[in-house]
Amino acid sequence: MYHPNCNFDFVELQNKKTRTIGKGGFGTVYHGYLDDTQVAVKMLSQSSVQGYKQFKAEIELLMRVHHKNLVTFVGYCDDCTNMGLVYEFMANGNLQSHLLETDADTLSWEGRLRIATEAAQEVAMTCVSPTSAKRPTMSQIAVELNESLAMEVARKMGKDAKSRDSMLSMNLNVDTELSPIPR
Ligand SMILES: Nc1ncnc2c1ncn2[C@@H]1O[C@H](COP(=O)(O)OP(=O)(O)OP(=O)(O)O)[C@@H](O)[C@H]1O
Repeated sequence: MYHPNCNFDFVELQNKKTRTIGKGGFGTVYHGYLDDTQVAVKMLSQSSVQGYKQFKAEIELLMRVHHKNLVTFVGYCDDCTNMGLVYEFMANGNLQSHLLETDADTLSWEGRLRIATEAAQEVAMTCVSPTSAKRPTMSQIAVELNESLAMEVARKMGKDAKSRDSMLSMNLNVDTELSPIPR
């Protein structure tokens, strides 16, 4: 059954086999399935560093902002008992573990260099800080991506501010109105 504040069947998600895949600012992150698609589910814990306000802010932002460097937001649940954010599952794990990995087969030096170069142009390096409080919130990431894109577009195109803005909204794909995520 769908709760008015859940845009997917949260109970069904929990009924399927889940396992813990990590822990972050919101709380524990679980692996799950939604219509046979693998997802990562971040459950908001009572002791969360990032509280309910940040939870709501992340939902509102990720429903509007889409970017190749932001993990795809699949859905959420906010029925007072279950508060969870659902994302596309990243099967290759997180960047920090790849960068720290000593096994040469995991990530080539060419790959590391490419990632480092791309990260230097954007906000990614701050996201791999080992301390949660030092990592940016999704809102801060969206602002930084916007600024990076502005600089990149300005550098490449040398256009006036108006055309930069229109290109940015295309690149970041920011909807002007909140829209529900299709089931
Ligand atoms: N979409 C995902 N796919 C696969 N694993 C994920 C996904 N999201 C999170 N994880 C795993 O869960 C861990 C914790 O993720 P989470 O996003 O809550 O923490 P974080 O990245 O440290 O962010 P925060 O700044 O909110 O603490 C990650 O390091 C990663 O191992």
